[in-house]
Amino acid sequence: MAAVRRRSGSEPVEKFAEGADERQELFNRIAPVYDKLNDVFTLGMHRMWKKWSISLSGAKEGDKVLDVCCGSGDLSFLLSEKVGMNGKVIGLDFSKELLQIAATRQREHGRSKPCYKNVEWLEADATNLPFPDSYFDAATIGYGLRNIVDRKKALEEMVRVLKPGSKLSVFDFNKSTSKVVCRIQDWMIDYIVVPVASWYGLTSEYRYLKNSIKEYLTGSELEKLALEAGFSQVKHYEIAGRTMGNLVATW
Ligand SMILES: C/C(=C\Cc1cc(O)c2ccccc2c1O)CCC[C@H](C)CCC[C@H](C)CCCC(C)C
Ligand SMILES: C[S@@+](CC[C@H](N)C(=O)[O-])C[C@H]1O[C@@H](n2cnc3c(N)ncnc32)[C@H](O)[C@@H]1O
Repeated sequence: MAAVRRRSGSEPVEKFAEGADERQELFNRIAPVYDKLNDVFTLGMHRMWKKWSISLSGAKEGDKVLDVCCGSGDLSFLLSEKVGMNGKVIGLDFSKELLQIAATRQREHGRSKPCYKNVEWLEADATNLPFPDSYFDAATIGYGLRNIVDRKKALEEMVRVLKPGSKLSVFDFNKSTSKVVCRIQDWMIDYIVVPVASWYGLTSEYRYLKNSIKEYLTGSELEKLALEAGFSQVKHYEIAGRTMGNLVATW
């Protein structure tokens, strides 16, 4: 693997992890602490939010479903329980390190969660999905679309691989139009997230998070982009004090 370029943490955040390769390296670097820090920062609430997002996807027993940007597998495992032993889950991500953590979690929970055998991990890019047209009954993407450089291409790929009438559930931070909500997000990142991340030598990686939210799309902009990508019905919901949001797009 190419030598990982380390930043002193003093570069302007706007310039950090601009390209897909840099983001891939970023997620490979944060992989060892990603799950633990998410539980710490949200007091475990992110797991409840992800369950909500899965419920909005329409995934059901026996379905074949795709979790894009699956990372360490949180949504993939929730989908696994939803579709059951007769269903199939593909967890797709371009971070080898996070996929290895997902596979380890799958093995470790193999006995208590036999349905996890229905999950398959795939190292691939969300903007070039290696699947035929109209292949999946539902798809999810959690904290992923915001991190994809070519978001419209990724959404167009998700339209292509979904069966007509099926849904994509997009969970992420909410780029709120409320100054109060933006201040809550900024305060949490500046005074809790980044200082804690710095204990692990990941200051820049978690400082990137703040800029990625500022560069993200509002709920109405996400709805517009999904329609442009080919979805026929769209609806964006806000949760967690409007700090998080979920777009449901139907093909
Ligand atoms: C689970 C969280 C973040 C996932 C995550 C997503 C990314 O894109 C990253 C990119 C780079 C590095 C790390 C990540 C990453 O971890 C949530 C993190 C915590 C939030 C920043 C702050 C928590 C918000 C409050 C708990 C919301 C509650 C408000 C209250 C209910 C009014
Ligand atoms: C914040 S993590 C989210 C992981 C998981 N969905 C969750 O909810 O915890 C973002 C994930 O998106 C992946 N990612 C970003 N851009 C990608 C792309 N173009 N193709 C595939 N994966 C991508 C990263 O590797 C990372 O695993």
